[in-house]
Amino acid sequence: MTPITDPRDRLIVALDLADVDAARALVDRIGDAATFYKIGYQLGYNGGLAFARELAKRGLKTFLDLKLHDIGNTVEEGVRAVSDLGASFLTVHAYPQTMRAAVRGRSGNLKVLAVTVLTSYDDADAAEAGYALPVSALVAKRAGQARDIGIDGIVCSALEAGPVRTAIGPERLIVTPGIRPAGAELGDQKRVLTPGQARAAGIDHVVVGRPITGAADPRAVARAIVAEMGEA
Ligand SMILES: O=c1ccn([C@@H]2O[C@H](COP(=O)(O)O)[C@@H](O)[C@H]2O)c(=O)[nH]1
Repeated sequence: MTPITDPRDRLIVALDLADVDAARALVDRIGDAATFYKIGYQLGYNGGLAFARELAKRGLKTFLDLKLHDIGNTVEEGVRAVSDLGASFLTVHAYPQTMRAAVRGRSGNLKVLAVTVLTSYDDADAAEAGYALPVSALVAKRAGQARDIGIDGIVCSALEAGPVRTAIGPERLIVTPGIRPAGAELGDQKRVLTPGQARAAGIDHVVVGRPITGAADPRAVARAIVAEMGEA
């Protein structure tokens, strides 16, 4: 794993916005307070993949949160197709067949992250979806499978960072959404920690969307989150 030397790289800002114009305006407003941006479904389906290339050309890091999950051939070719966009991270769901296919399709500097259990899920949501295991056990099981398959990092809640680190070792990445500055609205997130708590738990990167995108001063919120996580 490349060590993080710039503390700003720990924060990944989720660009969950309607279109590229809105995303570009937010990135410009945040300026040098953030270095890493995530593009998910909302922007990805509306010009976001080309925008990822634009951000990479500007020297910014990008995370394509596409959460791929399909038959192996489709996942493998899908990962191959996005490998040249200049992104740092791409997500797939943490199903063994899917993860093996993603590893086959991965190339260049792109790191594939496996989404274990969405941070909007608690044990009742997992049971409703048909899983017999509680969330913590499901996350640990999927993290171990991801390690064995050769995935580069794990997406989970910071609440699970300790057991996940034990499962995957020091080299692979832990990337955590479900992050809220103290007092911020949780929205639909259920497994939540603050940026400082997440950092203390041993994560590599936090993902933060609405607390920044919905702020009157997104640059100030981004700066405060980076400061709360401390030195690189
Ligand atoms: O388990 C997961 C996986 C991905 N996400 C994504 O992260 C951001 C979080 O946004 P907030 O506005 O800070 O809640 C969003 O893009 C999700 O798609 C996640 O939340 N949980």
